Amino acid sequence: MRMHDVSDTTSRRGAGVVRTLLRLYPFARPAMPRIVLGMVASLGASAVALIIPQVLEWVVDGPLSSGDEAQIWIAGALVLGLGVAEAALIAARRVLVLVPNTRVEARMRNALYAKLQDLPVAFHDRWPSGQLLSRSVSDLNLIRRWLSFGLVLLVVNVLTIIGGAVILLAMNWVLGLVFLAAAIPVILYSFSFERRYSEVARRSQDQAGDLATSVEESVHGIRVLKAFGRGRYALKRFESQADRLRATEIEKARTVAGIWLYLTLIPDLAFGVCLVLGVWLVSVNAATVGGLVAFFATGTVLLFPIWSMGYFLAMTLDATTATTRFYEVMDAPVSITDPEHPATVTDPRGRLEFVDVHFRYDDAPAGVPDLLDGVDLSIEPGETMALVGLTGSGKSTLTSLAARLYDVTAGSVRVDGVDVRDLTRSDLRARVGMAFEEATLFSQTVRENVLLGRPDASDDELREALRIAQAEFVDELPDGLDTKVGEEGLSLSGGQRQRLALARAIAARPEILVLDDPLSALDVETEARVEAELRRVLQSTTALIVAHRPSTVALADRVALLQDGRVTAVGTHSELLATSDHYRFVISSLDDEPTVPKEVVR
Ligand SMILES: Nc1ncnc2c1ncn2[C@@H]1O[C@H](COP(=O)(O)OP(=O)(O)OP(=O)(O)O)[C@@H](O)[C@H]1O
Repeated sequence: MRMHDVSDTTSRRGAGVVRTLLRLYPFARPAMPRIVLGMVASLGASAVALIIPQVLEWVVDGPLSSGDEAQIWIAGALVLGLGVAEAALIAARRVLVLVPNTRVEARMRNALYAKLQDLPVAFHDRWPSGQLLSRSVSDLNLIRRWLSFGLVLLVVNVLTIIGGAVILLAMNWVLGLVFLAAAIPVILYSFSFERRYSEVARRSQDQAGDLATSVEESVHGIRVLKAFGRGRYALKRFESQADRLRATEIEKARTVAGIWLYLTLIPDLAFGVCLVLGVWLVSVNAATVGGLVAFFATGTVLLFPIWSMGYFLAMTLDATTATTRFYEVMDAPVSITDPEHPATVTDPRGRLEFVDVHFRYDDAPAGVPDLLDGVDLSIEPGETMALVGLTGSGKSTLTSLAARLYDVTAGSVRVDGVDVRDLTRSDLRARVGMAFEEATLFSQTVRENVLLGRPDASDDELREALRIAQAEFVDELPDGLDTKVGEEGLSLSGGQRQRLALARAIAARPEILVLDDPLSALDVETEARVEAELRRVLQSTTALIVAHRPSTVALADRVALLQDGRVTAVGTHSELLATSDHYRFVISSLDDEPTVPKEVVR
C-alpha cells in the first residue's frame, strides 16, 4: 500500500548520505563534545598501537641482536605500558560516548512522539501503526548505535589507515606502495557496495515495519481472528511477510559478505606479496629484520580498521536509512495547526454552525462529488440536535469537523460565530467534547481515563459524570476508580467502555458535546437511564448526536437529515416523519424498536 510509495519517493538517493546524516546534528549537538572527545581517545589508542611497532623495530635491530638484556627488559616494559595505555584509551572512548548518546536517542524519540501527537488524523489514517512503531523503536536504536560506534570508529579508522599508510611508506616505500596498491580495489568496491547495500537496507527496514504492523493488527484483532477461526490464515500471512523479510536480510548479509571477502582477501594477498618481497629485500640488505617486523606489525594494526570499514560503512548506511525514515515522519506537514493570531470566543454560549461545509477525504477518487457537499446546519445554544442519515452518508465525518479532527475543504464550522480554524486547538477542544461509538480507553486507571479531558476536575465532578453515564459499575471493580483498565480497556465490556468514554466527554464540561452514536453497545434499559440523565445535562449544553437508534432520536430537540452530502431537512422527529419520505425510509432502516418522540417522553 502507501508505504511503498513512501519508500519509492524517499529512497531517492539525491539527498546523499552525508546530508542526511547531518540532519541528526540538532539532536546530537549536546552530545557532540563527548563524541569528539571519544574520537580523540580512540585516535590516541590508534596512535599508541602504531607506535608499538616502532619500539619492536628498535628491540629487534638493537637489544635483541646485541643481546643487551637490560635494554630488552626496558623495551618489554615499554610495550606493556603502551598496551595498557591503548586499553585505557579504548575504555575512555566507550565511557565518553555511551551515556550521552542514549540521551540523544531519548530526545529523538520524544520529538517523534510529540510530532505523532501533533499530526492530524488524516496522517494516521494513512500510516500503518507498525511503521511508526518500528521508526520510534528500532530505527532510533540503530541511530544511537551508529553515533556511539559507527561514526566514531569510521572516522578513527579512516584516519588510522591514512596515518598507518604514511608510516608504512616512510618505513619502506616499496613495500608500502605494494600494500597501499591493494587499497585501491577495496575503495572502488566500497563505493559499489554503498549503492547496493542502501537499497536493501531500506527495503529491510520497511519490511520490518510492515511486519510490526501485522503483529500489531493481529494482537489488536485477536478476538476477531479467533472467533472466525482465522488464526491459521493470519499465521500464514505473517509467515509470508516474515519470509520476505528473511530473504531481504539474507540478501543484505550476502552483500555484506561480498565486501568482507574483498576486505579480508585483498589485504591478506598484499601481506603475502609484501612478505616475499620483504624477505628478498632483507636478503639483499635493502631492509633490516627489525624494519620488516615493524612493517608487518604496523600492517597488522591496520588490518582491523581495513576489515571493519565494510561493517561501519554498512552501519552508516543503515543509520542513513533510519534517519530518512525518522524524518519522513518529522517532515510530514501538520495540516491542522493553530492560527498565528488566535481568536477568542467573546460570548461563549455554545452555538455550533456548519456554513456551506464541503469535505472530501484525500484519497477520494477524482470525479465523485464531495462527501459533504454544502452542509448548512445551525445548532442553537442548549439545543440537542440528532443527526440521522443512511450508513456512509458522512455523519461521523461531519461531527469530526467540529473538533477539527479534519478541516473542511470549503465553507466553515463556527463556534459562537468564530471559525474553528481561528481558535487554538486546545481552546477549541476544551469547548467541544467528543465521544465515539468505538470507545477507546488507555491502559491507565479508570480515574485517569475519565479525567483525560480535564485532569483537574474534583472528585464530585468525576462522580457526577460517572453517574450521568450510568457508569457506577466502577465501584465494583477490584480497585474502584484506581483499577487499571488494561490495554485499550479490553478487560471491560463494550457497554462499560462506552459509558466510561461518555463520562469522559461529560467530565470535560464542554459547551458543545458531540456524540457519535456513543450508546450503541448499551441495553435498552441502561440507554434509557443514560438518556434521562443526559437530557438533564444537555439542557445547558449544546449537543450534536449521531443517532442510529430511534430512542437516541427521541432525546433530541430537533433532528437533521443528512442526504447526498447535504442537510436536506431539519425539524422535530414528528415533523420530519410527516414531511420527509427519505426520513421515514432512514428511520425504518434503523432498529425496529418503537420510536418515541421526545415531546411524548417529556
Ligand atoms: N478516514 C477515512 N478516509 C477515507 N474515507 C473515509 C474515512 N472515513 C470514512 N470514509 C468514507 O466516508 C464515507 C462516510 O463515512 P462516515 O463514517 O462519515 O459515514 P457515517 O454516515 O457515519 O456511516 P455509519 O452510519 O455507517 O457510521 C464512507 O464512504 C467512508 O468510506
